[in-house]
Amino acid sequence: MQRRIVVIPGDGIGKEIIEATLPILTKAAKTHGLNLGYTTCLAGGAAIDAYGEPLPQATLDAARQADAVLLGAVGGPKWDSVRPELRPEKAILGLRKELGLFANLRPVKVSPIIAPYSSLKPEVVTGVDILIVRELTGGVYFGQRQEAAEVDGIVSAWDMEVYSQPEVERIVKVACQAAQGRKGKVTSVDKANVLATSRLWRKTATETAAGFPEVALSHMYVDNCAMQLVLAPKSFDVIVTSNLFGDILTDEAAVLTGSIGMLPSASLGQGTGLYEPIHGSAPDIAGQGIANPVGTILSAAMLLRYSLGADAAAEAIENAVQAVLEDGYRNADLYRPGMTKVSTSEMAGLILAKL
Ligand SMILES: NC(=O)C1=CN([C@@H]2O[C@H](COP(=O)(O)OP(=O)(O)OC[C@H]3O[C@@H](n4cnc5c(N)ncnc54)[C@H](O)[C@@H]3O)[C@@H](O)[C@H]2O)C=CC1
Ligand SMILES: CC(C)CC(=O)C(=O)O
Ligand SMILES: [Mg+2]
Repeated sequence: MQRRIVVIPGDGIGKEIIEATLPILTKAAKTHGLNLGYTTCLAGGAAIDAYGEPLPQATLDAARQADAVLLGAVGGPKWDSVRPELRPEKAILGLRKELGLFANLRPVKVSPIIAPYSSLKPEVVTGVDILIVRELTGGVYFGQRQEAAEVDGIVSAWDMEVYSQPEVERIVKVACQAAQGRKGKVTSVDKANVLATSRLWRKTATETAAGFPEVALSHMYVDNCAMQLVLAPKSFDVIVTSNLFGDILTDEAAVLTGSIGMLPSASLGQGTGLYEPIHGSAPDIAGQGIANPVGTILSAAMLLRYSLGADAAAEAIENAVQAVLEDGYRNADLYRPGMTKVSTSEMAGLILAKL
């Protein structure tokens, strides 16, 4: 039986990193007895250019019917001046909401091989293994908003943060379940000293985690978490947090690995899962063949694990990535003298050869 994968390259480096990843996904799947069929769809700026809208119905329909979606990234300065409701980023928010992808898993692992590339000391980052569980379909990204408007001579704008108890409960459950297969520690991150949504979050997290007696739940304010992530990253196991805080903290956590190009993600809900690197479309390096494809390649591994149940194929990709890094090959973002600098496609070719 063929498994259908919808592929959305998107904008900027999206096309390069997806092109680099597909042969690896195909080979890993095939070696483990899976036959994948790809349907390429437009979303983001590319869809605005072609159809005048960031998330065409055809893309959404294809995604709904697929076994999984693999996405590059969307957005870029070319579309910065379009109306807010037509921005490329609306495509990604729309896909997450429409597919019900409320749980965004962002693993952050630092092996001794990549530890020297972090801006932090190797002893601080070596062995870091954090799973950041970000709520993905609620909070301020999906609340009502008012664009800048003048009232009584003063221009203001606002964005509303809303969380319901069931929304918090289900994401904290995901975090607790994940912690059961790990070190059993969940840190719930909020701003409960200021925000009403965070006070509901904290109370609900405490009640939900009580159903997981083997999991140790602690709470941390987001400002302190931002600091602890760079001071003592090894003190974390699973972090669970809101959409906005999770977005910001995962970019910060990427620094532990040396580059945001290294981090993958899985967005899960009841239906089709969506897999994408955590970074954006990197317009500053697009078209140069220098983007790091590892975050996308590891996202493909997560696709195999979570949507296709092919754990061995996922591990094969993860081991191949590790082996190529051990051989001293680096993209420009992680390059240091003494290593071998390779392009996006060369890195992918090396990983493919290791499979
Ligand atoms: N999921 C998505 O599609 C996302 C889209 N965006 C969009 O992407 C566009 C650019 O946003 P930025 O804030 O610049 O964030 P970005 O993540 O695209 O880039 C931030 C920095 O990281 C570097 N970088 C990112 N990915 C890299 C890779 N694979 N290899 C090497 N270096 C890499 C970039 O060159 C840049 O210096 C915006 O339009 C933004 O809205 C941003 C985040 C997520
Ligand atoms: C582009 C945004 C909608 C999302 C984002 O930055 C992210 O998911 O990491
Ligand atoms: Mg982000």
